[in-house]
Amino acid sequence: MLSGRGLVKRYGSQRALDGVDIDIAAGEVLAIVGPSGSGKTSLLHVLAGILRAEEGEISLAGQRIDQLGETRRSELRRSEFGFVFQSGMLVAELTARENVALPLLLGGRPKETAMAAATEWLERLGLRGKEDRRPGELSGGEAQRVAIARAITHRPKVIFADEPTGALDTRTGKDTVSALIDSARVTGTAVIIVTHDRELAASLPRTVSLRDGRIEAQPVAAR
Ligand SMILES: Nc1ncnc2c1ncn2[C@@H]1O[C@H](COP(=O)(O)OP(=O)(O)OP(=O)(O)O)[C@@H](O)[C@H]1O
Repeated sequence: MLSGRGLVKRYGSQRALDGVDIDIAAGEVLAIVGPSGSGKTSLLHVLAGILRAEEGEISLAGQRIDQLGETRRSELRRSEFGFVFQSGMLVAELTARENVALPLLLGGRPKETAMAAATEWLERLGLRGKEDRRPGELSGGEAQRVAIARAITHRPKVIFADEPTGALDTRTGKDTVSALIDSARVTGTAVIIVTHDRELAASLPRTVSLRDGRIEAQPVAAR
């Protein structure tokens, strides 16, 4: 469903990605692991169209997306992708509900529909009663669940998660990843999780290991 072929990303003379081939099936959940500087974030950003690769092709559902202009790529990110980052990246001035509704509102949905969908997802993620709190009034784990709700309300094809548990304790991190995977199952969304956490990676159905911008082993059956 999402595939990259021969991806090369350079920063000056540094090759952050050195010819990566990767295929992600619809609804698949996978971890991207590797040492610091191995190219994990670069791969995530290239696949998501945040960064442009110098070489290679990316297709989504059979359509090339690597050659789109910036406007089309940003539309694509908004409609087909969702993002969860280490620190949530919620809008501090907005309530949890408004944060979750934001991608729908940006996508042109009427306010009432967007707010109703946001309320529903917040409830599914165990945040009933906290809809009107601002991010500063939530725990780290709660804020990450708001970020998950925000990433999924528009039913994207893929969620990209970069160290989503990095700022959380082990228990909360596990619960957060479970919440993310359970949510994605509801919508049939694929999830790509970049993580340093080997235990977390081992708990996922598939792991892709990067080293020096190349894929080491793929796929590795973990269960
Ligand atoms: N904006 C940039 N400018 C120059 N070099 C960069 C930039 N971003 C990344 N790099 C380099 O590209 C390589 C891959 O970086 P990347 O962030 O993709 O690795 P990573 O595996 O995600 O690392 P970490 O686990 O430390 O976050 C590294 O050598 C890094 O120094």
